Amino acid sequence: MIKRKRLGQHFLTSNSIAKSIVSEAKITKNDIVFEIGTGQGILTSLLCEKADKVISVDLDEELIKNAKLKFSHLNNLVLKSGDGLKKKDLFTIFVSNLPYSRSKDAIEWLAQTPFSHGVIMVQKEFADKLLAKSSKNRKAISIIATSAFEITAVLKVAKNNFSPPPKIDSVVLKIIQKNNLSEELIQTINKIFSYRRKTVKNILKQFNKESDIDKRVDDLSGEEIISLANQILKK
Ligand SMILES: C[S@@+](CC[C@H](N)C(=O)[O-])C[C@H]1O[C@@H](n2cnc3c(N)ncnc32)[C@H](O)[C@@H]1O
Repeated sequence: MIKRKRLGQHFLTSNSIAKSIVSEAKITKNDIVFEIGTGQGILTSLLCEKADKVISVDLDEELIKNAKLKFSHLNNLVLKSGDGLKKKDLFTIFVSNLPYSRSKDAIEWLAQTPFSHGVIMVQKEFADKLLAKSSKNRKAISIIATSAFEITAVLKVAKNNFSPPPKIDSVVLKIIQKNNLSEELIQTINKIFSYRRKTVKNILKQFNKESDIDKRVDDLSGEEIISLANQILKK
């Protein structure tokens, strides 16, 4: 039970929602799909029907062992155990019902990884953060996500569609990659948000740089935050 909780093992039980997720991913026979969190494989076999190849990873070795038996007939499926966020496979489409505790890490990893587009399921609160309109509700991850991806919410999924049910409802998001971000840029955006109440002038002072801008982080647009981060990184 502890392992289940830590690994975010809430398995989707609705075949119709699984089909909608896979259909939203617009997979062709030219695509390599990367899935994080095989779980009991509700998405995996559907992905194999559409893609040239599917690479599906789960941190839980037992689930991978079971999936290898269940899907031994699928010759375009590669199952791997381990941390999906540490894998270096090339892919065109990303599909995942993300383990909730790793959602932020997954967005940061995806922002650094070149691919075409993806469909991800996240907790509603996290989706709200990514899509935040007001600067008060914005977090570093909102800036990272919106500068790397065009994001649209495609489906709300109630918690009773999972076993065991999580505490919170989920949202399926479509993400289309616009830009790749460097690890340094991502770290700097996170750092800027740790100085959220300071003015640009005082933030830049922390990095031995000068400015006379008195605006605070909440007064800056997403583009201005990215350019502040680039200014900090400039040698
Ligand atoms: C929310 S469940 C989704 C499972 C399945 N795709 C579904 O829709 O029912 C998340 C899955 O991710 C796995 N997981 C957690 N952390 C992981 C990581 N870092 N890398 C790969 N898989 C991970 C868990 O073991 C779990 O099976």
